[in-house]
Amino acid sequence: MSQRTIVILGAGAWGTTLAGLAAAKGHSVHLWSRQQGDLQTVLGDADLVISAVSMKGVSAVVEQVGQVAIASHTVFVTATKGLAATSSADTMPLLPSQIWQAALPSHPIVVLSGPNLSQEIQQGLPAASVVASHDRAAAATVQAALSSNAFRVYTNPDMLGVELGGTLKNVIAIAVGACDGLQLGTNAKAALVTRGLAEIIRVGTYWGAKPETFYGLSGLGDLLATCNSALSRNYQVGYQLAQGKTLTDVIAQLQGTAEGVNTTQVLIKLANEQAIAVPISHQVDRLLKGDITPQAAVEALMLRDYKPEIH
Ligand SMILES: NC(=O)C1=CN([C@@H]2O[C@H](COP(=O)(O)OP(=O)(O)OC[C@H]3O[C@@H](n4cnc5c(N)ncnc54)[C@H](OP(=O)(O)O)[C@@H]3O)[C@@H](O)[C@H]2O)C=CC1
Ligand SMILES: O=C(CO)COP(=O)(O)O
Repeated sequence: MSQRTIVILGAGAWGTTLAGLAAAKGHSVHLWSRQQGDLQTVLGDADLVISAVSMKGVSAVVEQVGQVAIASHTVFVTATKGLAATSSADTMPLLPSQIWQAALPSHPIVVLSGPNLSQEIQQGLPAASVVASHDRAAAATVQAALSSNAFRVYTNPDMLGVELGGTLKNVIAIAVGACDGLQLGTNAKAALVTRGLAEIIRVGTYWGAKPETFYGLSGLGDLLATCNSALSRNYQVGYQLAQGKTLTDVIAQLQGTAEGVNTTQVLIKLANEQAIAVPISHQVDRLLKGDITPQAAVEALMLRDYKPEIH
């Protein structure tokens, strides 16, 4: 594999980790953050640009990148797991890849998503991930560039499903964190993860994603990782709310971003507008808003109308 010039946008936990993976493969790596570095200088000769910016910074960074002269062959990769609300009820929320594609219509956009807790990868532990794009050649280029003996990268043509899996699981991870914080046991956790996956698939297929994608690494895989690890910031939000802390205090003390807090808001707006059943996400929303205690959220889920497991 030829060595590439790779620019990572965002020097947070994930950007720094991806920079390490890319550097270990011998690529020429530039890690850019808002605090330092001139975008024009770093982007000029980039083969790959990987954005690991959190959702709240995506539009601002995309706008800056859009003002810079970029080589025509540059492939953009988005690793953000978030949703941006839109103002109209007729429009779906925007995914990070859609924001990148709108600003850079002539460049291939690739989504990177999977069960990738950054601290484990930084320790050199093995992990797998998925790259997805409408441009299969671009996805294959990113796969080859990032794959190593510590990081196995698969391709998937379902870009929407791969991006949504990594995003929607954060809401369920908050619910599961609360379940563990309340010490509700393994049966309850298994029920939440399984019914959470059903909820993710319901939303994802409404959006147009393929259901089978959600059983892959970027769906079930990432759901299992985040719901089973105290390293997950989203899990931590739920866990600490269940310990009686306020959301403000939890976020203030959290190391890094918990995208699920914003994603829950955007998802609930969509679910209400489009009448998509997301009972777990609804309880997470009420919990985050302080409208319900974790114990009352559990009771509300247990006492719902009787349902068949599969429709
Ligand atoms: N950590 C992980 O294990 C993984 C995280 N992700 C996803 O990657 C994204 C980043 O996560 P992570 O690195 O952990 O988060 P951190 O909180 O560690 O870092 C946040 C990143 O977002 C950037 N950022 C924040 N606000 C703005 C803004 N207003 N304008 C521009 N840039 C901004 C920061 O940029 P700057 O460097 O300039 O300060 C920083 O790079 C999230 O969407 C997350 O879900 C995906 C896979 C794994
Ligand atoms: O997405 C992640 C792991 O794949 C990181 O999870 P958290 O954002 O909850 O820490």
